[in-house]
Amino acid sequence: MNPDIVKERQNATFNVEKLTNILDGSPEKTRRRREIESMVLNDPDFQEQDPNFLSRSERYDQAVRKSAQMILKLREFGISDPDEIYYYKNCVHPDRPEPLDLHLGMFLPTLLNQATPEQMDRFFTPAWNLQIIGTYAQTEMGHGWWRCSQRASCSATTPTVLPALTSEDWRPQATFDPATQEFVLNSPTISSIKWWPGGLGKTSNHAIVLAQLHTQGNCHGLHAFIVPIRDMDTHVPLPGIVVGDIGPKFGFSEVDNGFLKLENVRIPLDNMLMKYAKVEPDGTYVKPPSAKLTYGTMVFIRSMIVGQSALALAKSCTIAIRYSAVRHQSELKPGEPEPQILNFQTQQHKLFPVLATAYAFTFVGQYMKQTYNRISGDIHEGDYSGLPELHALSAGLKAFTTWAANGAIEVCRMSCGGHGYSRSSALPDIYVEFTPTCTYEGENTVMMLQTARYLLKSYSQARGGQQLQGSVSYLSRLQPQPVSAGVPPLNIQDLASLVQVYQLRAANLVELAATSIQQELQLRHSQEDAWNSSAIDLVRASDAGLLSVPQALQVSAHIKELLIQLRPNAVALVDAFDLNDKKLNSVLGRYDGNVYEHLFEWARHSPLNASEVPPALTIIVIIKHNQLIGSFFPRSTSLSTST
Ligand SMILES: CCCCCCCC/C=C\CCCCCCCCCCC/C=C/C(=O)SCCNC(=O)CCNC(=O)[C@H](O)C(C)(C)COP(=O)(O)OP(=O)(O)OC[C@H]1O[C@@H](n2cnc3c(N)ncnc32)[C@H](O)[C@@H]1OP(=O)(O)O
Ligand SMILES: Cc1cc2nc3c(=O)[nH]c(=O)nc-3n(C[C@H](O)[C@H](O)[C@H](O)COP(=O)(O)OP(=O)(O)OC[C@H]3O[C@@H](n4cnc5c(N)ncnc54)[C@H](O)[C@@H]3O)c2cc1C
Repeated sequence: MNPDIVKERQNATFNVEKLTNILDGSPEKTRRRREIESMVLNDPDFQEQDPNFLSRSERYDQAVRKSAQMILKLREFGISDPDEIYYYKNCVHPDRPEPLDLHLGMFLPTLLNQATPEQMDRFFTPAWNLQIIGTYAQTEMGHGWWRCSQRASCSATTPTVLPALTSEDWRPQATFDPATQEFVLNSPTISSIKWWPGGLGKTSNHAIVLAQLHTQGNCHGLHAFIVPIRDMDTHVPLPGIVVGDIGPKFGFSEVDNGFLKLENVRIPLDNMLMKYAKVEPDGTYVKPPSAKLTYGTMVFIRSMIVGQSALALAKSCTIAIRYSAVRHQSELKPGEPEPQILNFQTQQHKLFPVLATAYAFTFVGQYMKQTYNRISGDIHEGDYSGLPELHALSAGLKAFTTWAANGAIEVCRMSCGGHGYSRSSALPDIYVEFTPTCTYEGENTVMMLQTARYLLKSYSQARGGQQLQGSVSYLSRLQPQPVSAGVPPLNIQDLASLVQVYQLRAANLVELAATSIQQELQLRHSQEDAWNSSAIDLVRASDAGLLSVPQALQVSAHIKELLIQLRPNAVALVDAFDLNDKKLNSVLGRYDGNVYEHLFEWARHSPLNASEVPPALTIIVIIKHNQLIGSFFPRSTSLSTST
């Protein structure tokens, strides 16, 4: 054990285990989590080669092998609780998305939420047993999101064929053929090819495909269809299915994100997910109680991503803070030993806010999950009243927490200096695997605009005298104040006072956006144009804060005090996240703090070190021998064979 890190733990002023229990929810939950982790981390079937030294194809193969083992073991140990599956999976594939994520995270949940009992028997049971492997295909090459309701080409009352449609109007279509009781699916343009779905490229044999439903000559917008894409015995693509991998990406190396072109693919009537919307055998369309129920799985994953932001931050600051406790640099005072870099105020100012945010997001993630479970329970009972708030909250928190975490991971990486740039630190991997959360499941700006839409509606209800409930109740209680009204009193030591100032600021920003829309409406006479011209106000928190200059200075001084208070407990606070070394997989973030010897050991495994003179370098040796430096290069090939 590194002596610095031992001293850090001795100096801590609280019981780390108790805090871990609070983070987990209870001592029993901590015990069970550790039990699940040790099942995986001590299981030789999950031994792996360091993916940093593998090619993409090797990484994919290794991940598929581990995922298949995972499914067998989940079955063997009878683990079926979604939280427990999630823990298990995160230990099998720490920090790395894997080929079955879409099957577990979106295919199964979409069936649970949108399939009829008959469809559950036909699809969920085999999918649970991994005979069916599924993915979720919404995004297309040309469009990441849908707005059918306002388009001439697709409304409940408009005929399908309209003149003067551009190619962008053509999206994947599912047209009902009553003669055969089948839907015919087509991707009519290049831009309508499904693009990005995880596990689609090579792994899946089924896809939930989101396509425009056409029946009896009318288009009814986006609906979900279960489409078999590969033969269940041979895994070869079925007729009419053009499918493959989209190629290397920034990260997600283990995942076969794929493309899918549908060419007159026929599926039976009862392959449309019909828990809510229905098509009768004669082609009659039965509307769902809410068209937005089709988007339910996205709300589920958005809610889950809030907790993932917390986990990514917890990992990043554990690595950076432990490393900062064992790394020494410079001299604070001439002649004195080099201090731990964690003693530099600037280092604390980089890392302690990340640590605080990791804690805050952990609790926000738990709140989001509880809210999701409560409201989706109501929805299952037929009460849809909570859906708008759930949508607004999950979209806004997904965007806010992922943006914040994305930036903070990079702060942690840079705070580790050069070693943060090495893949051995794990920080580059955490970043590349996390950063697409800002894009997928709804691009963050688009999600912020969805939340703003809900806030503006709530604002106008509050101005109309309604008493609002839930997360927007502050809009009923607070009267937005113009900046000229002066600054509100603030006690920065008092949480209630801080919350009040935040609420007032939020109310002011909503009012600002509403005013902008009103002004733009007078200029542009179109609601949509006015909305777009106010989008910056809608999305971005204004630079005008609510604090006076003396208050801002007070905050700054208080932050410095807090840094000093936190310093003795910094390592203990990251220890409380209880991230097992194997799960963290970071040379810099090791629990024992023995960084340098393991950094050296790790580097020696680099494939470039497999031989003292790599084969490619023999050409240099040959060139030197023949004293050909500066001569015509292509001839070197024939020279090399002659030597
Ligand atoms: C035994 C149990 C077994 C279960 C197994 C579970 C086990 C789980 C365990 C382990 C899990 C394993 C790990 C999982 C890891 C998962 C990793 C996931 C990787 C993720 C990969 C990525 C996937 C994807 O990206 S999928 C594609 C996602 N795409 C999007 O998100 C597109 C975003 N676009 C949209 O949402 C929409 O197009 C839009 C909202 C932007 C616009 O839609 P539109 O209809 O045009 O809306 P608009 O006119 O603006 O608004 C109309 C009204 O509708 C309201 N509204 C919009 N959306 C929603 C919604 N989602 N819900 C409710 N209401 C909505 C909107 O506010 C408007 O309301 P208003 O009243 O009219 O104002
Ligand atoms: C790693 C990864 C995995 C994925 N997995 C899946 C999957 O399994 N299944 C699946 O279906 N999809 C998947 N996706 C696709 C993902 O859901 C989309 O990329 C995402 O929804 C964003 O859509 P887009 O790419 O079309 O971005 P665009 O919408 O084209 O965004 C580009 C820019 O335009 C801006 N913009 C767009 N619309 C508006 C607007 N209305 N107002 C203001 N600004 C706007 C955005 O803010 C952004 O800056 C995945 C993507 C990635 C990166």
